[in-house]
Amino acid sequence: MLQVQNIEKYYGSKNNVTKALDRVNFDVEAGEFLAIMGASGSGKTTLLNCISTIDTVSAGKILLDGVSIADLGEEELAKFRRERLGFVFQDFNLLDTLTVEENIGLALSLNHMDPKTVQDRVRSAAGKLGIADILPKFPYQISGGQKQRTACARAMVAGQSLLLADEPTGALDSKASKNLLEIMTAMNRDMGATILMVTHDAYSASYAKRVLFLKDGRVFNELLRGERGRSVFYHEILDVLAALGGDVSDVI
Ligand SMILES: Nc1ncnc2c1ncn2[C@@H]1O[C@H](COP(=O)(O)OP(=O)(O)OP(=O)(O)O)[C@@H](O)[C@H]1O
Repeated sequence: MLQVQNIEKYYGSKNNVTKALDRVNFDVEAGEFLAIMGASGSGKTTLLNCISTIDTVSAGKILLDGVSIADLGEEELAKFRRERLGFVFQDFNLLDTLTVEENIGLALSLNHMDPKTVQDRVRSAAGKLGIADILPKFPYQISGGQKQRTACARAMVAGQSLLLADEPTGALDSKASKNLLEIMTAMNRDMGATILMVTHDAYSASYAKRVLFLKDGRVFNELLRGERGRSVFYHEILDVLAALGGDVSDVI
């Protein structure tokens, strides 16, 4: 579904170049739940920005469903983002002036889908995530957990191919983090969502089926969970992080 082929990203100009990504290669299959980990400055956000088409690569290629992102024009890109990518970010980015229903259906409405179909799709996604009863409310009238579910419903309502999560638990306490990670696990397991999550948190990463570790812009290691339980996987992740070196406070 997603192919990241030998991408490089440089910032700055001639005398002051930062190599943020250095020949990064990996594929994401449909139905995967992949976490990308690394210490601060390892290139995680840069990688996510390149995949989400917010930034462009300096070299290499990114293909989503066989389409090379770099070949799309501005308008095509905006449409591509709305139709193929779902986003769950740290603060969930819900619009305060729209109801939960309007927030979830926003991308569909922007794509001029007919209102009845939008309504059906939104209700179906909300039903799956257990928030059907709060659709008329505004974000300031709902709980943190309901905001999480609203953001997740928005990320899948258009049948998006890939759900991108950027430090989704970064601003949450441990109970809310666990909740969100369980929702994401259910979306992956029961609803077939393909998820790519960037995190510096080993606990969050342990919910994924596979973890890629970035160091200085390169893929340093990869762990597959296989049939192992989450807590075993969590300890394996910690071991790789220890081998990666760096300040532990950066990565846990
Ligand atoms: N706009 C920019 N201009 C110049 N250098 C940048 C820019 N954005 C990122 N960098 C550099 O690229 C490298 C990778 O940064 P990136 O933000 O991708 O790391 P990260 O792993 O997401 O870190 P964090 O966990 O702290 O968010 C760093 O050395 C950073 O200083």
